[in-house]
Amino acid sequence: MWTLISATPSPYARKVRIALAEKGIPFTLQTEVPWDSTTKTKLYNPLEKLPVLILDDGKTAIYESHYIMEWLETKHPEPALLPPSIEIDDRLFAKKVEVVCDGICDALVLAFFEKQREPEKQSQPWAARQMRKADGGLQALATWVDNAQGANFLIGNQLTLADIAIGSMLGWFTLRFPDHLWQSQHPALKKYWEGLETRKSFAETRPSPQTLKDSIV
Ligand SMILES: N[C@@H](CCC(=O)N[C@@H](CS(=O)(=O)O)C(=O)NCC(=O)O)C(=O)O
Repeated sequence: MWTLISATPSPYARKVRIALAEKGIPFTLQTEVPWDSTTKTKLYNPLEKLPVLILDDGKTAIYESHYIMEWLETKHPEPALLPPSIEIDDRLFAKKVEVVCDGICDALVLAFFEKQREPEKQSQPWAARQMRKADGGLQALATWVDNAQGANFLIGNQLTLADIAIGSMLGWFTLRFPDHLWQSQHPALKKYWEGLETRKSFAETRPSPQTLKDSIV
């Protein structure tokens, strides 16, 4: 059986967990804290990041969430998360949505760890720059969701990679930055996300905080 190295808050890993659930692929969930010295990520991923999908041989590792999602869609096309029935430009748009969602997460991870530094070592301009990217990304997503006019799914009125990426990012955003006002700033995006969270594969993969044992910045 496959193993997925994951972390309880990870938006990147949640994309993969949702995809595996939607495709009905059984797997063992190996939950780790990738920032702690105890993590096994470096045994499988030279970039020392999770998620990592480890195949049946216990050695072959697929890593980098957007690549894992592409690999899964290629190897296990049914049920499709980029259905061929959706025209190619919309399937490419779904990947662009994933780029924006991953980019928001990347910026917020940098902002989160900037805040872990001793106050005198924190760079406010750097943290502000990351939050500006997150806000810009959120605005793009909000515009796309507004254009979908209340649909349950962003593209083709069916679940796609785009919905999985947005839902995974917003779930983590809300966990890690609970005071951010995105839900009042973007009510349609909030309503769309709440709808996604009722889906079984989302409800079963809700993020939760983790405690970092080692100091890393
Ligand atoms: N681009 C990567 C980012 C993955 C990533 O940053 N994972 C974090 C954990 S989490 O933020 O998703 O919870 C990690 O392993 N960080 C460890 C490290 O960066 O050394 C992906 O999409 O898979």
